[in-house]
Amino acid sequence: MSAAQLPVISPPAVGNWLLLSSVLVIAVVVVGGVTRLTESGLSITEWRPITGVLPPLSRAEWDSEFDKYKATPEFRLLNSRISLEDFQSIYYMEWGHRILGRTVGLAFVLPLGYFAFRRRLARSLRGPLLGMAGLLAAQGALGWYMVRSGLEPENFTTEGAVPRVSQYRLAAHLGAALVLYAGMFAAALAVRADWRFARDGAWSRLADGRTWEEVLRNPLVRRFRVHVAVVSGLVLLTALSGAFVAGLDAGLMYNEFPLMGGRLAPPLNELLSFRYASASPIDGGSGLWRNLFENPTTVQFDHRVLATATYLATALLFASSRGAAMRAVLPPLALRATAAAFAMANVQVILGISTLLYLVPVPLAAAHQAGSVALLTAALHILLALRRPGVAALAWRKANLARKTTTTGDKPKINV
Ligand code: HEM
Repeated sequence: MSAAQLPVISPPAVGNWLLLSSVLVIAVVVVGGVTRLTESGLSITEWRPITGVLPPLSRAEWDSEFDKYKATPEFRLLNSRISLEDFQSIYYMEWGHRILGRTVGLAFVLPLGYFAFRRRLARSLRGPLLGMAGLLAAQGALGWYMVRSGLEPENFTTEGAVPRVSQYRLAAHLGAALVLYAGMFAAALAVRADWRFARDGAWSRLADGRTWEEVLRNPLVRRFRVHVAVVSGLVLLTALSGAFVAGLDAGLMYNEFPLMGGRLAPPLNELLSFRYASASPIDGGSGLWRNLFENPTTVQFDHRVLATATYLATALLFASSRGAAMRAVLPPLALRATAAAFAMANVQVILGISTLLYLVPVPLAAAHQAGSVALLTAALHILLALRRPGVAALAWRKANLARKTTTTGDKPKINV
């Protein structure tokens, strides 16, 4: 088969672009976390996707922005003594988050157009990449939808109301960022692995003569892969439940571990205390299920339970990978990635507990949030170490083997 008839295989440049994009998403997530933790997120009261690129440049513009802020519930209920200088510092924090968001958008979409134009995108990538571009655009709108919930005065009319955004919208915003990150990271690793495989048959650092088919057909490996998928899902779920803890400031209560109020679990009437109360003003529902998302005690308890389940599932995964039978069948890359995931689970739990015990200091809470991304990365890395090569990579490898000599230097020729 001539090279022109072979399916398009994406070159490493595509993998590098995706990896860079995923790193930028982590940067926005971390800056977004610090924005929330420093209570800066409600300082910009409008969403202007184009003109918002510039911060206020003159004293008159700053005064005008400050006046708009003075009309918000946050100013009235919490920050009525804030000076213009302090307002400027929270404004710049939120502005930086929004600018970084736009940077990720451009850094993703412009190369996407270029690679599509140059026909460098493997068929299997096209749909997911379009989806990611859509999610990026939606993420900006979702961010504003979230901020709006913290600006509307009617949400904060009850006695003792705390001006903050809807925890549902915060969780959706963080969840979308994590899904976007996971997609970019997984696609980057897949592109790079496919290229290596097409070039010289290298797969998950396997060096003992077995093929990827032999490894992936093994029932032990199949079961292990299901286990990794469960761990990845649990990490995501725990992270989402963490967003509810953060959104409700539920980390500022029960600052002890492993007990809550001197017991392993708070009493049932506390966990289910929202049975009769009326719906909360922002996105509030009614019924027992509300406790899961709106009752700070229950939300913190859920996060503990999910975190414990995630930790145990990762520990079990690690233990099973150390058994002689597993060590014999798993590729070296998967073994190393599993050890890294377990190490990260330990770090993440320590960070979570410290965040709680020290009453959510900004550096610890930000590190805990970033840790959830690191743990997700480690889990995805195991899954990718057990991924079958893509269709294009298989076709290129087959053609390369048939022709014996289809490499130019150390690269397969692409689309020539
Ligand atoms: C697998 C383990 C864990 C994962 C993946 C995880 C993930 C997360 C995430 C993503 C957040 C949201 C951060 C934000 O939006 O700013 C969060 C918040 C939080 N987590 Fe965890 N967590 C884990 C374990 C724990 C543990 C064991 C504790 C302690 C009991 C804990 C305590 C907290 C607290 C107090 C917050 C709120 C911090 C804030 O207000 O910013 N976490 N967690």
